[in-house]
Amino acid sequence: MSSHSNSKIELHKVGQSFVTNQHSVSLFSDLSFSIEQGRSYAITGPSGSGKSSLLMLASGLEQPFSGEVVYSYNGQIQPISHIRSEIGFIFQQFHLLPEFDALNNVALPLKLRGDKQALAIAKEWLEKVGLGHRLKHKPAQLSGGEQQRVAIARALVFNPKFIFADEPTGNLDAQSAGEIADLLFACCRDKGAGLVLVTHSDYLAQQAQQQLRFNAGECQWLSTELGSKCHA
Ligand SMILES: Nc1ncnc2c1ncn2[C@@H]1O[C@H](COP(=O)(O)OP(=O)(O)OP(=O)(O)O)[C@@H](O)[C@H]1O
Repeated sequence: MSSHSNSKIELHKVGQSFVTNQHSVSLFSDLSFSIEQGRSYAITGPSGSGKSSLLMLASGLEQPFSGEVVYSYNGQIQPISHIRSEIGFIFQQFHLLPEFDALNNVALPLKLRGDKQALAIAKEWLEKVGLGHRLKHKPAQLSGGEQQRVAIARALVFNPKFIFADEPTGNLDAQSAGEIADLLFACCRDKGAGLVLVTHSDYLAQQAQQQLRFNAGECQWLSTELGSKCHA
């Protein structure tokens, strides 16, 4: 049992549906599980099945259609918005600031916290993701895979309690993808972050302790003691 297991994000009977002018899309319903600090989770399944949507609501960035998402610490419940600053996000679109170079993009979360060592720590993280030679490049001067690695360094630089990553190795070659996967799982294992990955990569998904797979309109836990049911 993880020493962080008293710190978790809880999803209670969560469902997500979208109603547009023409028709409604129902992605999943009645999904209940906890994301504990220090544990890793992979969300897998076909394109369009709802993986990114689940990530957005589990991280509190979007509201579920039904049910609720809360943060629980030692049994005390708080709104998920209370831990927004403790969550590292890695999006499919990297959302880097175009006017800032790689170093300052990564340093920004630390500067916002008033960390005097921001630039030095950001440099270390850019070296960890293999970009020590690209510190002064702006996003437009970086390749897609390099931008992805800057976004990963920015998400990890402040030792977040939780990391939500949407296809974090999607733009990378096999070797870089392996190195980034090692970094993400090290944050979970060594620093106690809760890690939630959306991925099409079996290699990445199999490294997670638990896998929630969307499959032919249903979703199921593959390696789980959670026993959660979900209806799509
Ligand atoms: N805001 C929205 N309004 C209407 N429909 C939406 C909205 N967001 C997502 N959808 C629909 O929900 C479905 C699931 O989208 P989602 O991005 O969660 O899929 P995914 O499993 O992550 O796919 P991929 O692997 O291609 O990234 C899609 O068909 C999408 O069109």
